[in-house]
Amino acid sequence: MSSQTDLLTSFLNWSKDNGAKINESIEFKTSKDSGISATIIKEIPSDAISKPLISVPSKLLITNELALKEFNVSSKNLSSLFNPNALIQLYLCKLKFNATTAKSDFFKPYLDILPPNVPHPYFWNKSQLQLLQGTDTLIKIKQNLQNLITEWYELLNVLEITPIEKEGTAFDVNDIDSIFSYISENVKTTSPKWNSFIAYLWSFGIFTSRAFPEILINPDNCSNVNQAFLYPIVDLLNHKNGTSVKWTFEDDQAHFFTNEKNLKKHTELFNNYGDKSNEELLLGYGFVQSNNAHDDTKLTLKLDPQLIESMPSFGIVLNKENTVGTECLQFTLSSRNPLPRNLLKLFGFLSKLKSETSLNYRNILEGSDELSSILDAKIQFFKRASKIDASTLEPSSNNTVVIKILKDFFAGQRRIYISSLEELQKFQKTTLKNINENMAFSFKTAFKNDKTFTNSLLLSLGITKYEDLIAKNCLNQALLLWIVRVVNMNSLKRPLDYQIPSFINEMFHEVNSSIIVNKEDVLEYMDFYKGLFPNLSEKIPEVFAQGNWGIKQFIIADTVVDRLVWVRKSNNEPIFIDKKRFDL
Ligand SMILES: C[S@@+](CC[C@H](N)C(=O)[O-])C[C@H]1O[C@@H](n2cnc3c(N)ncnc32)[C@H](O)[C@@H]1O
Repeated sequence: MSSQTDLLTSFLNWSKDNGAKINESIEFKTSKDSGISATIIKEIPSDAISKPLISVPSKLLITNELALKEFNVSSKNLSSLFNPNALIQLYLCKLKFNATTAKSDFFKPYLDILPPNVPHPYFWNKSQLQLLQGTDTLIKIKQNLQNLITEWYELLNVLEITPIEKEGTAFDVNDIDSIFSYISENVKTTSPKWNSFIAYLWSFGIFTSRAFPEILINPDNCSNVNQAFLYPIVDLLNHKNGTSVKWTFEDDQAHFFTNEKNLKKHTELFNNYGDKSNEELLLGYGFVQSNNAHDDTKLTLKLDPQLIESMPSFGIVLNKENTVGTECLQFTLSSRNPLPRNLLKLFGFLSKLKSETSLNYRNILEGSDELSSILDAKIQFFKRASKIDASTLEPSSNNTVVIKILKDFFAGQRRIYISSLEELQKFQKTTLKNINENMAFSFKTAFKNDKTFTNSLLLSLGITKYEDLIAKNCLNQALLLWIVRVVNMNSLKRPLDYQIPSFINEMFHEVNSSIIVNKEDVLEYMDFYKGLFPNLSEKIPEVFAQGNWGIKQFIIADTVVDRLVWVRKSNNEPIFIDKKRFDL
């Protein structure tokens, strides 16, 4: 059997014999661990980069035109297929695994250097996939595989090709676990049948990881922007973010240029596969980049479709990318945009009370706390996920590679969620800072300034300091007592000597004028009320016998708390916020 190096040499000789040109300073080599790569063996001067480094004549390209010819079909016959590359993928299977096609012999040197095992997660075993449990990425892997099986059956059906018998009857797209088991059991077959799903899955992996857009070589007649072709030699270049490259087609040759000026000796010559997130790299190419500047994560939320429909009237304008089916909304978070405004608006909307007709400071801030819990849970999830216990994996030669990929992937996801959370905390801080004094009032301020009231809490609730309110779970009761005191302010013998914004009183009266208190409401508050009154009015009359301290006052005060108070999650501080509209 020929070694990988021999196969690579034969391939390069075949390419050159057929008119390909490769700059002499580029050397391709193969290594057991990282496959084929290109190295600069002699510095390429900056003025030389105006010329192509690699030129490949069109007869070396594997295009859809060849596939149409081989299967003797026209594009029209295939219009029912969603993937424009289905036919060319099957063609590659036939070229590689069935030596009878017209071009199998011609392309053999190229076919021989294509990696027999593609690294995509579709080929991972169950224990490796299990490590992605709980991520949207695993859901996507399963969906993509189901779509691919459906596409493969449809294609064979159109072409009247019988799939190999076992697969013709064995696949139930809904039984995805059995399909994964089948793949990992059969993937080791060195030469699968060309009309097997294993061959098609391999070809799909080859296309997603090394094909180029056909529009590059066929701008006038390319019927679909996603139509792809295989570009031997240039597809041996690995990817590096930010590499400046250019691909052109002229004089029947596909040319590869680089704009990189520092092509120093012993450095690698890279291509650029595009600004891809780690999930895109993983699903399309089977690798990820640590500290990937283009990484992102998707936050998916399942919601009532009716709720989704009503969002535009609250200024939440969703685009196509945000909507996944009728029940889910999805937001892309990245280090460049860690906190999309629409996401903040959505959480404000979800925290909106029925009585609130717009997004205001209270619901936005309350929503931001909800969002912060979700982001925090994601951070913890990816922290746990990255602690991979290698002993849970079935023995496999690629376990080390898979573990490294997943650790980098999870670290990237976690980093984005951390930057989203930090941005959210900044947002809360600046929002609070921007709310002027007439619009917000902290209950802590009242606690500090209203000594008569604070002292009364010792007798009423056993509270000696502010922290006890939280520790003894009495915060809400203290808030209700204080609101009723504020409403009774005019009946006090000694007026309160600190400023209280008028919107608290106004809200109390607004609720009072519209509330209907029934027997059930009264019963609900009875235990709380009887626990305090008339005892308090008798013991501390200077506070609790001034004005109206009837049970209805507390029922109203509780609604005031709902409508005005935001309890800041980070320190349990209740802040009264006026019902002003918040235009984000
Ligand atoms: C277009 S091919 C490049 C040539 C490939 N190294 C080979 O052996 O044929 C794309 C594949 O190369 C590997 N690859 C490319 N860039 C990489 C990178 N930056 N890190 C890790 N693997 C990479 C991945 O396996 C990917 O699926």
